[in-house]
Amino acid sequence: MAKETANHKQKTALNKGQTISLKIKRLGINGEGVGFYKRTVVFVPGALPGEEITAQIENVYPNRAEAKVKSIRKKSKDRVDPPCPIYEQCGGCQLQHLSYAGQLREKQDVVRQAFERYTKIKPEDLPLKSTIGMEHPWEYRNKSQLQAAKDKDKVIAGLYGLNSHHIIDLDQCMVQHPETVRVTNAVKKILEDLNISIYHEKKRTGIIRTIVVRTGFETGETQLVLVTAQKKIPRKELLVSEIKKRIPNITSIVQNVNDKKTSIIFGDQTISLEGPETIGEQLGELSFDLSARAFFQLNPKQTVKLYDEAKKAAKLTGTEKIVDAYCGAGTIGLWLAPDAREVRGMDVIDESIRNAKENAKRHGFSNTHYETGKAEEILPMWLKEGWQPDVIVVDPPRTGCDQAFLKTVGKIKPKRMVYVSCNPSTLAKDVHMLISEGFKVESLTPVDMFPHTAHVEVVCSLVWEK
Ligand SMILES: C[S@@+](CC[C@H](N)C(=O)[O-])C[C@H]1O[C@@H](n2cnc3c(N)ncnc32)[C@H](O)[C@@H]1O
Repeated sequence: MAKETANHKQKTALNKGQTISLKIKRLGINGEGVGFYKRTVVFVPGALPGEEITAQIENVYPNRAEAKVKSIRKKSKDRVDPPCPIYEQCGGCQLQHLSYAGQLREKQDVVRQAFERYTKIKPEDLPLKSTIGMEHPWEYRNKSQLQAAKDKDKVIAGLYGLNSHHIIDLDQCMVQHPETVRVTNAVKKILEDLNISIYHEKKRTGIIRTIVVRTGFETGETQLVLVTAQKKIPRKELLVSEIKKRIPNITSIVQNVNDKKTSIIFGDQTISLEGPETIGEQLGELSFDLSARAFFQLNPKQTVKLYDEAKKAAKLTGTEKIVDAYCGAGTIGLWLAPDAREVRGMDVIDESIRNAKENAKRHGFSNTHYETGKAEEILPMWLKEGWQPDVIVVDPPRTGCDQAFLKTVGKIKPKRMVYVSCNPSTLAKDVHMLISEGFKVESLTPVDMFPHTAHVEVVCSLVWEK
């Protein structure tokens, strides 16, 4: 006990404001540099692996500390000047100071670390592939959603700055599709010229809350969503006609009403203002109609690569019955459906399941079946009904799969499992359990869906071996 207390004391020996020398060992899950001072782990945003820095401690917790870079004594050879002029203030990207090749390598390392930490797979046996990156890792996001605000008489729209409640006006963004930036800027100017009331978050007054713009990369169709704090927009007709006049190639203009005190962007009611309620987008052979609130991957170019990896991992022969668990609008399952006997998907969001059914119908698939509900409840139900899948594909939220779901998968003993994950830590924890059920990891492929941010997506291929 005394020893433990001594260790504990040693671990918290750092003090706020203290200046220390630190060697950065690796990149953390949020893109920060990670080093160790004595035995305390120190997280330093902006520092890179291999660097030797002088850091100033900003926060101390029982088992970790946070610090900022005071100076860099030894620079990483991968350090580059961030090309975006507002990179430091914005906070939307975390890795622009690291070369793109360095980002791909470090993202692979983040996956390696998670598997070293949570599984018993020997590092030399980990079948980890290189990260699949983009040729042109810029202008990849198909959607922007920016909070509107007033700065004196000027209408601004942007993200909340790092650790602040102050909106950083974004009139340019290097990772957004240029059309989303162009339309947002034009809308800001129209709102300003017409003196349309803008929502004030603290006072909870005003009308326009968020400007959302989504563009179809393949179709060129663009939708503008004005999220408002109330249904009535004074001079609405004038506003819509001015938007049509100044942004003539916009496909759809809709209003979404969100009168709640919340950081969630969309409310329940969507009203069409001009044009169709949806825009179209194409992924490979598949086309999709996207309504304002429909979930759709943000980087369509990399989505095709991600789904192709999932398809490769599934090793289909045309005879398999597949589960597409956590299916959203059914996109992964529909990617696999031409090569499968049957695809069954489930998701907790009823609207997504309706979209999945419509998408399957539009493409003429007669071998699909979708149900609304929890994966951990629907899968055992299908089993009880005597329906047994050969391949199980999962794409769960960041929290990973429910334990009961993984237990059911163990009972089914499917030939293969494909785990698509946006969180390497929960992936590794779940894979540890799947290995104990009887699976072996065949391959792990990171896919870079969000260049210049700390996010890593992984396709993990598992094969039943017991
Ligand atoms: C990462 S998204 C995957 C969406 C889809 N596969 C795609 O690629 O577009 C995770 C999905 O899991 C759903 N979800 C969350 N918890 C669930 C649960 N317990 N059972 C089934 N679906 C769930 C969410 O509604 C969301 O659509």
